[in-house]
Amino acid sequence: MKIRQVRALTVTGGGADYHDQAEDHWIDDHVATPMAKYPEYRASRQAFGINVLGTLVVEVEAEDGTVGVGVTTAGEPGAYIVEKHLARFVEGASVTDVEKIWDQMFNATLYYGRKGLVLNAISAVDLALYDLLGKIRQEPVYALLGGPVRDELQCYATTGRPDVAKELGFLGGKMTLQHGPAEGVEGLHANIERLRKMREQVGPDFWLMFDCWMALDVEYATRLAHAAAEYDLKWLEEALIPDDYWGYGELRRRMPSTMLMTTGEHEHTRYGFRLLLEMGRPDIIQPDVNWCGGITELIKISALADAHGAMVVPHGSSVYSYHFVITRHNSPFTEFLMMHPQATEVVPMFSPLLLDEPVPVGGRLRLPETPGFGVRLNPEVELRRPYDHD
Ligand SMILES: C[C@H](O)[C@H](O)[C@@H](O)[C@@H](O)C(=O)O
Ligand SMILES: [Mg+2]
Repeated sequence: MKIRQVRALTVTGGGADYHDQAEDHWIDDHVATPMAKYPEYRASRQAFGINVLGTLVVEVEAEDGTVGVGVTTAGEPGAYIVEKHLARFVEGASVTDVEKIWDQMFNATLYYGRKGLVLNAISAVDLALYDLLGKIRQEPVYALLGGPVRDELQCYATTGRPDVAKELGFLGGKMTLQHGPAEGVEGLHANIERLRKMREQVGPDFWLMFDCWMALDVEYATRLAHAAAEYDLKWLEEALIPDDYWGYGELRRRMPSTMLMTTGEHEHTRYGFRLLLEMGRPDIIQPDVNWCGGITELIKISALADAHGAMVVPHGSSVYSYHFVITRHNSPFTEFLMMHPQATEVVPMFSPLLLDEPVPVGGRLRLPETPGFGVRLNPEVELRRPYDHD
């Protein structure tokens, strides 16, 4: 069966651009970032524009009217790339041409792509193709990927309230790091004090992690990691900017050997992850399937990580991650991003964009047998199609 049409649609206010939240959300509450050296951009990531892109929804429609859906963070510029450039490789192709379409999209955009926005757009198309193939074959995506290797997923929570995450049954709670190098030794002490208090609240054994969102340098991250070891920090995440593969290698050498070094949510393709795995030597890589190149590329990234002895625990991405994680031995648990503004309740990550999005209960998540990724676009969310193509 052939693909008849590709459509690129946009929307703001949550969804795949999950940082696009209203004020007073824990996810935007004084988070350390590489922009925090500028005081005016320190208190809020929205101040420097973390939510300017919005969500991109890609629909691919087969000749029989079946529609596959993929999403990413890319908004209007992503819609332009899909409609004006990528659509030509998809329309008229067979619904099973997933690998060939990926190769054409990647190679045709090399001269301005390779990473970032272009790979986000490619990811959304690839996810829509997997969703379509699953729907046409009447199989969930995890079945297309070789089938589950376990019955359910175990989740850790990314949250402003690890104490609540513990009560809700999650494996652990990953907190934002609030202060970076620009806030000096006082900020460093404040970070450790927050961890100390949280450890006191949750007791021993419950995992606690720091997500540094690219904000640190090797010196600061080393000091933080050694100080945090006293409170049994399980992992230090994304301490450095993604391009500092050398820095990650140095940090791994300097960090306590019992603490895991994790990173990769802003890395793209098997080529980026090759550099990261060989030079940075992270214990866990965290590709985001909505950004890294979709399922087609995640399969390759995951195999590479396996050969390097690294675990793959994808970043966010809800169902698009879950269908992959459940099929891999080297992905023993998964992330759940708490999108409730106070992180006190479990709500679907991409709400309100998708319907039927499964959520963890008691920290565990079962995937239904619904074909494709098992989610539907919410008809109440108004999508815009900013561009069209002939
Ligand atoms: C909570 C973090 O600062 C980010 O907002 C989140 O996207 C991320 O880095 C994560 O690992 O979930
Ligand atoms: Mg992170």
